[in-house]
Amino acid sequence: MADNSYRAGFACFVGRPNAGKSTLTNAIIGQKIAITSNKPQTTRHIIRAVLHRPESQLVLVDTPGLHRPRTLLGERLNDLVRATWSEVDVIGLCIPANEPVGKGDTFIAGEIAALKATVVAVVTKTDLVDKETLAKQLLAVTALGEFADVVPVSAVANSQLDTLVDVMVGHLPKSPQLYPDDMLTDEPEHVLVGEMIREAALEGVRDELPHSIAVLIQEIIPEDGLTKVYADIYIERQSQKAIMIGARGARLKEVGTKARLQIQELLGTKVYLDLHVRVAKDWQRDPRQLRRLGF
Ligand SMILES: Nc1nc2c(ncn2[C@@H]2O[C@H](COP(=O)(O)OP(=O)(O)OP(=O)(O)O)[C@@H](O)[C@H]2O)c(=O)[nH]1
Repeated sequence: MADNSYRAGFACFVGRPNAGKSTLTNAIIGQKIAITSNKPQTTRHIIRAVLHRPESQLVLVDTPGLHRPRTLLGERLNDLVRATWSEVDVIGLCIPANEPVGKGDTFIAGEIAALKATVVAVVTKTDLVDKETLAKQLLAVTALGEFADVVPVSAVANSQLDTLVDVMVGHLPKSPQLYPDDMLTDEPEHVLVGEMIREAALEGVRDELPHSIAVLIQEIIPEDGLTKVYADIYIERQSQKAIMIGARGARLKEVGTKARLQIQELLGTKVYLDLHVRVAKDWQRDPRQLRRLGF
């Protein structure tokens, strides 16, 4: 009977930076929840999304990429990634179709092989390669480890996403429903709003700046049809402030407009956004500052 076949559990996508994990998560959920960017290492918060189907519930957890830690923040991120990996039922190891399998992939495949989770290899960005290249990549990926399945997908072309979900659900344990039907994510609103501001603030800045940006939401005040959001953008050095704000505040204004539109979409109300840029000297190396900024 239906009750006996119900499956539910946790899954996450792992892979080297830029492998397409966040984009894939977004595409599967069909709504902008995890934050994507073409700069590596921008996913900082674990964000769960719950995918409801009549016979199953797949809880997706979004993790940052594992990387060589250079700062305290880097170390904390890696701990966070490993803690998540050890708690999930299914892991999707993402490897882009358009880049050769490399040391980074081998390292991650080795790390997850020891876990209890079932590992599914996901070859991402298949829209970027021809059939022959894809076939070769599927072989290379298969040789990388013991995978329960290997699934090629394209988040951008919306190809094979249902197949991937079916495969992942198939590896979930039999379990009663874990979350109520109407729940999409258990992430507090302010984290999602903060990430949207961070994403807007990252756009178009020099390569070394992304790591130096953090967003702290001071307050979210819902009023009749309007939500007031007060937030601070933190950077590490005084010299970065000018870049962030731009000539006569033009850049910050752009960031605010972009973020506001996104937040309006998320919250479904009009949004008033109050943004300030502040300097928290070397916050990535300071445990006290890291805690304050939510790491
Ligand atoms: N053409 C194409 N590009 C994609 C696809 N999926 C992701 N990308 C692009 O690849 C880049 C990285 O994607 P993300 O989803 O941010 O990658 P990530 O693995 O979450 O990256 P980190 O947060 O750095 O770990 C972005 O520029 C995406 O637009 C895809 O299916 N097709």
